[in-house]
This record gives sequence, C-alpha cells and structure tokens, in this order.
Amino acid sequence: MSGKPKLHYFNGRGRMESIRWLLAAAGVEFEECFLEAKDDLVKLQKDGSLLFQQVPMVEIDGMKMVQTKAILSYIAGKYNLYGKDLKERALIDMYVEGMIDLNELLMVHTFQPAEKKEQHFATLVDKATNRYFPVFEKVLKDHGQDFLVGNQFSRADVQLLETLLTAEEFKPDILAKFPLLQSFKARTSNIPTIKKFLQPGSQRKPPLQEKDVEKVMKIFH
Ligand SMILES: N[C@@H](CCC(=O)N[C@@H](CSCc1ccccc1I)C(=O)NCC(=O)O)C(=O)O
Repeated sequence: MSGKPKLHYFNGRGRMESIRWLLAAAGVEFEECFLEAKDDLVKLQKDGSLLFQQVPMVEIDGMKMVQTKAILSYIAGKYNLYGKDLKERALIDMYVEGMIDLNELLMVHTFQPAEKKEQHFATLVDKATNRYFPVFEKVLKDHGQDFLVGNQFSRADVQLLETLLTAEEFKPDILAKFPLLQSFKARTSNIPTIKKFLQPGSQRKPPLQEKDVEKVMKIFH
C-alpha cells in the first residue's frame, strides 16, 4: 500500500509549486524532502533516483516520477481532474500549456539579471494582459459555467487560479480589466481543499526572494 506522495525539491516554488497546488486541490496530503545544498541533489543523482538527473521528483505509487508535466498529468488522471473524455482532456491540455508558458515568465523573473528585469517585467505583464488573460476571460464568458471545461473542476482550473494569484503578486491590479477572472478567482479560492492550501502555514511556498536566488542557484548549477 503506497503512503503519501513524497516531493523532492528545494524549499521554494520553482517547478514544484504547480504539483503542490494540484495535490492540495485534490485533497491529497504529501510529504516534502527539501534539497538544501548541491550535495543533496548529487546524492539523488548518484543513487539513481533521477531519470534525467533533475528534480522535481515525486515518489508516488511506487514510482520515482520526474518531469513536471508528466507528474502533473499522472496526478490529474489519478484524481479525476482531467475531464470526462478525450476532447475535454484536449481542451484542458491546451489551456494548461498556455498557462505554463505564462508561468514560465513568472517563475524565472526573479532570476533575471538587473539590467533585464524591467524589460522582463514589462513583457510578462504584456503577455498576461494581452495574450493569456483575454483567452480565459472569453472562455468563462462563452462557456458560461463555473469551471473552464465541461461542468466539472479540473487541473485547468487549479492552474488558472495559481497563475492568477501569482500574477497579482507581480501587479496587484493585473485583473482590473477581467471581471470574470476576478469572480473565478473568488469562487475557486473558496473550494475547501484550495481554501485550506491558501491558509497561512500550508505547504504553499512564498514568492522567491532576491536574497534566496544565490542559494538556489548553487544547488542547481
Ligand atoms: N523538464 C524538467 C526540467 C527540470 C529542471 O530544470 N530541474 C532543475 C531544477 S528546477 C530549476 C528552476 C527552473 C525554473 C525556475 C526556478 C528553478 I530553481 C534541475 O534539476 N537542475 C539540475 C540539472 O539540470 O542538473 C521538468 O519540467 O521537470
């Protein structure tokens, strides 16, 4: 009988945060093993735990899963967060992949060199407000349901909420022109499992601080 999933990553957001979100949204308790130094990564690499020598790695159902998207897909399928049929899954995948593209910008901003930060910030705000958020505002308008796909909660809803909240950390009024995204945020934040994850003291990680960048870079480079 497999125990709780065990997540191997550093004690911060990075690529593992969406996995934490999805497990939490599914109501699944998980353990975390934090990499504090390069040696912790090397140990996992040397004991054969990392198929491509990289983390995130999640121990789940007797597997040592790597590759963030593969892990997310497995969790979504296991906990019925992937729609009711192939077409809904295709829609979910399109929405999630689009959000992952935006999330990549949000995720790497803190790592930008000083001389590129202002331009990078302008780019991520532009992409969020002119490319990605208009799509999901229209989906919610045209679909007329509480959730993005079908009439059931899915990994796309979890990913959208994570992305909206992260974007607001960068620019608090970023949703000013998107009333349906604002109501989606309020509604989805109140789903019990998500509401619990949003409470202080949960396993949700705070935004990466400038002061922590050097320590994190030392683990992975
Ligand atoms: N395609 C892989 C990429 C994984 C990856 O880049 N892992 C990095 C850590 S996340 C790095 C990262 C990436 C984006 C934002 C913050 C951070 I920290 C790693 O293990 N590097 C060591 C190596 O490659 O030898 C995935 O999606 O899981």
